[in-house]
Amino acid sequence: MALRTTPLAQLCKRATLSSSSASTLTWPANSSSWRRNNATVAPPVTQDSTGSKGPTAMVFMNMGGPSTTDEVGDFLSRLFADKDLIPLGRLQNYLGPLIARRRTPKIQKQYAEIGGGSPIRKWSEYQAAEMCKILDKISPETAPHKPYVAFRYADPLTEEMYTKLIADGFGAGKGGRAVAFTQYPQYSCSTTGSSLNELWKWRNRLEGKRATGEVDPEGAIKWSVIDRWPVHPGLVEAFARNIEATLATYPEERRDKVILLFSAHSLPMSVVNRGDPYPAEVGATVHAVMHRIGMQHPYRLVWQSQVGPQPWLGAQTSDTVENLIKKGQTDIILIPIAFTSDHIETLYELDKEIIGEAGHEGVKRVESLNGNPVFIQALADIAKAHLDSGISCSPQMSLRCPGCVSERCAEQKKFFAGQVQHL
Ligand SMILES: C=CC1=C(C)c2cc3[nH]c(cc4nc(cc5[nH]c(cc1n2)c(C)c5CCC(=O)O)C(CCC(=O)O)=C4C)c(C)c3C=C
Ligand code: FES
Ligand SMILES: [Fe+2]
Repeated sequence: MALRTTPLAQLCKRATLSSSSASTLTWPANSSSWRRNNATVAPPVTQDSTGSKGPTAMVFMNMGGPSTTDEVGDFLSRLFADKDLIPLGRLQNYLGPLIARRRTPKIQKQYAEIGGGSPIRKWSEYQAAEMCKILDKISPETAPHKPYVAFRYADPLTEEMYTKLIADGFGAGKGGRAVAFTQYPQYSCSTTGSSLNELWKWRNRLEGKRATGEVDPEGAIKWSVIDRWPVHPGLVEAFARNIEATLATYPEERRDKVILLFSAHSLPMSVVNRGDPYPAEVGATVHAVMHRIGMQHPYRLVWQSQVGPQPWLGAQTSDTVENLIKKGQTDIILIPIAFTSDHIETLYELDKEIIGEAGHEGVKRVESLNGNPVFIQALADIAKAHLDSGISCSPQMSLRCPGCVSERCAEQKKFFAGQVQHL
């Protein structure tokens, strides 16, 4: 890959062009990165002789799931070893594997009942590849776009993705650009935060000088991050159309009285009280979707899938459905609002446990976004806007949770958000 650093004059021109929205670009003291208002701008880009700054690696980050029941044990061991998701203190190395082993048979049975594994790999690879095809057309200046998937707890793991990136000619002395695109629309430190901590770790291991963690800035991959997109109009449109399609399946005389239950994976109250942004961002998605469909139905945001004995954010989805049915309300639509493809929580918990046990034909679930073309176009639009903006991550990324005591978070944010000062 022939890479040439963009001359400063050209960068300044780019800065002038993109400052039409009255934002100001400054060259911060002690910094090697541009800032527009509070957002850190990506490091200088490179251009080949055709004028394209590509190739650009588009890395879809998500938690992943076991593709077969044999993979459930490894999936759970990695999940219970993750201190950003389930902090077990000094006993993590002992308790993590123990809990994972005990839980494996129960979770294997659940995956067996939904067809033998999680479809998340299939959907993630499809969504990333389709999005890149659209991006090649709408963003020729950063083409070609190469799709990658990096899962936190299942194959392909972040390490595997990074090794592939390097084998494909990015990084390791050659530089190149990569975008870490979280597939969680709403940011939580236990989901996107954990994936970014893992990406930062492997970046240092595979591109850094192992002993010091220092990375050669000239030869390393230039990363930027799409860290959240809770109210993107394309995402909202995709959810809204799915809700409208499900509403249309009710007889007209019952339709107006259908209750909409938006359901998101819950968080332990300890995470909520630490100041995690996820509950507010999920609420923002729900409000935007309701606004789009004209606020025509009563609705609630409820929370599912709590694990373990500590207090979790409620009301719980299962209790809410049960209570509504007891009161005679049997027309209910469940809308998974915090995940973009099918997984055990939709196919097993919602479909089999909650809807199956409700035993009423009026209790339904909207389809997950999966291969929905409106959704895939939204992914491409989000990526295009990010590539055009030149920012390395959102301003929100620079701010830690009020109760955060994790050095990993501090270092990771410092790396991805550059020199933003208000940490
Ligand atoms: C936005 C989505 C999710 C958040 C937030 C989240 C937080 C979170 N999860 C756990 C513990 C477990 N989660 C498990 C599975 C699982 N979690 C999500 C999504 C979010 N989790 C999904 C989509 C899945 C299923 C993956 C698939 O099938 O494709 C599991 C494993 C299953 C089980 O043992 O029940 C655990 C455990 C915590 C503690 C947490 C917040 C801190
Ligand atoms: S836990 Fe949120 S920033 Fe560290
Ligand atoms: Fe979870």
